[in-house]
This record gives sequence, structure tokens and C-alpha cells, in this order.
Amino acid sequence: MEEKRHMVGGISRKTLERLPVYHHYLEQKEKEKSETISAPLMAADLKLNEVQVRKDLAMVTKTGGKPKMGYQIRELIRDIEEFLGYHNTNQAVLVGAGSLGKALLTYRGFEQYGVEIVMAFDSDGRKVNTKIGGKLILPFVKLENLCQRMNIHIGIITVPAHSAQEACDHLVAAGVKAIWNFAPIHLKVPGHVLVQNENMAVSLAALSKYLYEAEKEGR
Ligand SMILES: NC(=O)c1ccc[n+]([C@@H]2O[C@H](COP(=O)([O-])OP(=O)(O)OC[C@H]3O[C@@H](n4cnc5c(N)ncnc54)[C@H](O)[C@@H]3O)[C@@H](O)[C@H]2O)c1
Repeated sequence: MEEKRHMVGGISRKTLERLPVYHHYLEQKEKEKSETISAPLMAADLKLNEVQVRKDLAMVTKTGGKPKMGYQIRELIRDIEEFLGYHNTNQAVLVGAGSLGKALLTYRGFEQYGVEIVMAFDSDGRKVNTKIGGKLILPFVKLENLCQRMNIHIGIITVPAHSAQEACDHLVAAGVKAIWNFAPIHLKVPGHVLVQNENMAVSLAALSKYLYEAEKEGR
């Protein structure tokens, strides 16, 4: 079961998490007017293992790299987008239109990754029927019915930790299959539902530890 949680559609989460990194890097290279890229250069720039990069790219691209020339950047970008489903737009709803929810609702970049937040739900009557980033905030009690009717498959949780499981249960009951969770809590979901946790504390802990070690070593 634990093993299954590390896999998404037969691919390891770690691999899946590297693909958007490659995508972003390649877009940057394209902006700099590069047309081709080699696996060793990508690996060195991204501080990754070269064999790993080659393996990941072999999984997403049909064309493969050419000796000396490497990969065509445009083709590689297109292949990664196709692999990750960036071209199929999935509608998402957000639960909890507070500070973080507001930031996500006003961010325009998610559509590039195939996700469109269509509306939000909140239990605070003062927020209901207002709009944030052009998206309507609806009463939490309407979540199940509306998500079911609209066939929504992605739910974003930005409520306080103590309300997150409740929000999650309603999303799952409404037919949501993938949850992007920002609340610092482990959510219990049925086996067919994928939870992607965004835990900023983990990233901050890594930064703190790095600085602590660097100070100890006098770097
Ligand atoms: N703000 C950040 O930068 C940040 C960063 C990392 C993680 N988080 C996490 O994200 C979550 C939200 O943080 P925030 O700072 O935006 O909080 P917030 O208090 O500003 O917003 C929470 C919102 O959720 C609503 N809400 C509460 N219970 C609800 C329920 N049962 N159903 C529907 N709506 C409900 C509230 O009315 C409020 O609008 C928290 O779990 C927090 O730990 C926040």
C-alpha cells in the first residue's frame, strides 16, 4: 500500500516531480534561443544524475536524443506536455478562500499546466457570493452537489488543518479523484484518490538545516 502511494499511473512520484522541472528548464532554454540540449548539460544544470535524466526523457519522448546534437528542445517540451496532460484542461475547485486560497485563486499560471480553478467554497458567510480573481465563492454546503453536477475531478484544500479532513470527505463524496492539499495534516482517502501534499514546512526545514550545517562548517 505504501509502495502504491509512491506511484502515480505506474510512474514513481519522484519521476513525475522531475518532469515539470525539466519542462520549466527547457522553456527557459528556448527563451534563450537554444534549439537543442544534451542530457549531460541538463543533468549538470539541474544537479541531477545523468543516467536518471536519460531514463526520464526516454520515458516521455518518442524521438530520443541524437549523438552529439542531443534533443530538440521544442519537441521535448511538447512531449513532456503531452505526457503530463498539460493540454487537457481539468476543472478544479478550491475549498477555503482565506489568505492562501486567495493567492491561488488570483494566480493565472495554473491553466498552462492543464488546471483551471472554476469556483471556490467557504464556510464564512461574509465571503460567500463575493468573487476573488473572478471566481465565485460559494457556501461550503453546496460543494458536494455542485461538484457532482459539474463532474469536477480536482479539489484544492486551503482550509485550516482542523477542517481539512471534513473538506476532503466532501470532495471525495462528490467524485473528486485528485486532491492538492495545503493543510498540514495527513488526509485519509480511499485508494482511488490521489493526494498531493504541499508542505511548506518541509521545504523550510530543509533550508534551515542547510544554513545550520553551513554555519557549523564555517561555509
Ligand atoms: N497562508 C500561507 O502562506 C500558508 C502556507 C502554507 C500552508 N498553509 C495552510 O493552508 C491552510 C489555509 O491557510 P490560510 O492562511 O489561508 O488560512 P485562513 O484562515 O486565511 O483561511 C482559511 C479559510 O478557510 C475557511 N474555512 C474554514 N473552515 C472551513 C470549512 N470547514 N469549509 C470551508 N471553508 C472553511 C475560512 O473561512 C477561511 O476563509 C492552512 O491549513 C494553513 O496551514 C497556509
